Amino acid sequence: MSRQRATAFVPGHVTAFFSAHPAERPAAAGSRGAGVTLTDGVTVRVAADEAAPGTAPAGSRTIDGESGTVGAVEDVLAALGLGRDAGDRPAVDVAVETDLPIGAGFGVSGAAALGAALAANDAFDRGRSENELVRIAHEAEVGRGTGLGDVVAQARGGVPIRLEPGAPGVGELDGIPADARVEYVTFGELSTERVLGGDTAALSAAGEDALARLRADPRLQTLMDAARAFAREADLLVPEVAEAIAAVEESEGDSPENSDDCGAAMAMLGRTVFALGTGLSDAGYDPEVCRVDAAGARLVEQQ
Ligand SMILES: Nc1ncnc2c1ncn2[C@@H]1O[C@H](COP(=O)(O)OP(=O)(O)OP(=O)(O)O)[C@@H](O)[C@H]1O
Ligand SMILES: CC(C)(CO)[C@@H](O)C(=O)[O-]
Repeated sequence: MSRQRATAFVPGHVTAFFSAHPAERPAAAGSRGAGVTLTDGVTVRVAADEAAPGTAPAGSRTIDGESGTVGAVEDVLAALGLGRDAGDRPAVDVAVETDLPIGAGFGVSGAAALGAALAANDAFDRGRSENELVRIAHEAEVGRGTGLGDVVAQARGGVPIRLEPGAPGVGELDGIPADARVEYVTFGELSTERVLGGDTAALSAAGEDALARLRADPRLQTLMDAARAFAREADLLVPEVAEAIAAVEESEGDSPENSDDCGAAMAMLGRTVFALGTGLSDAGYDPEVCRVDAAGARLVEQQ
């Protein structure tokens, strides 16, 4: 029975380092790398549009209550036979809600795509499995050039390590078995499409080095050390983030008793700094605070 209404929550995902692996087939394209999924994330509500069939617009789209959409969400709906141009299908309303900034390295577009896939499948009884829905969202995200590895990481939750690029059945994931407090401060956007559309050779070499280091020692401290080295070597570090990383390093030197702190690093790809522990607040910043998400993307009760 189709209930015509469903809600999904998808954690934010901060990439610590990555290498880019384009491919002809979107399911095979993706990234290797590692990052942290967050209890701060994206809620996607999908419902049948109650307006009379044939009246425009066929289905509303909002982001935090304002009119707007994410390209990958439209491609997900089309892949599920719920696209705006499918005249005989129910028109679908999609509401994306998030406290995370868009375009600042939290994988909001991937989360919106995956949330739309999970919620639309449930609301309109599409009968797809989890792997199929993750693949559809991954293909949409890769196709739009707004991300490579966020969707598979967000589906898993925790601290994902992307060993092989691609959607389920192609890619391969592992993870660091750890929980942590996460702090972050955002200074602005960095265009994912522009970085991925440029020359990624140096960036990917740095990402492969970082991954080898983390595989040899899968601990949070190594994740953060490798992330700092990656941002420098890949030449992606922006001044505000470099300053914050240095400030956290300095304040950790002042209070070595906070031994759980792993310092700060840059969120790829955004003008965002994140820390595991209390590093940013100890350094005098006023960060947002959340934790590592334990569960990954999921359907949730309507509210
Ligand atoms: N207010 C907005 N600001 C930025 N992008 C927006 C906004 N509203 C909708 N979008 C769409 O959302 C998508 C943002 O994708 P982008 O990959 O830049 O961000 P992200 O997924 O949040 O971050 P990242 O990939 O850096 O982790 C784009 O498709 C863009 O067109
Ligand atoms: C390319 C990327 C850094 C954009 O957020 C992310 O999708 C990733 O790690 O593959």
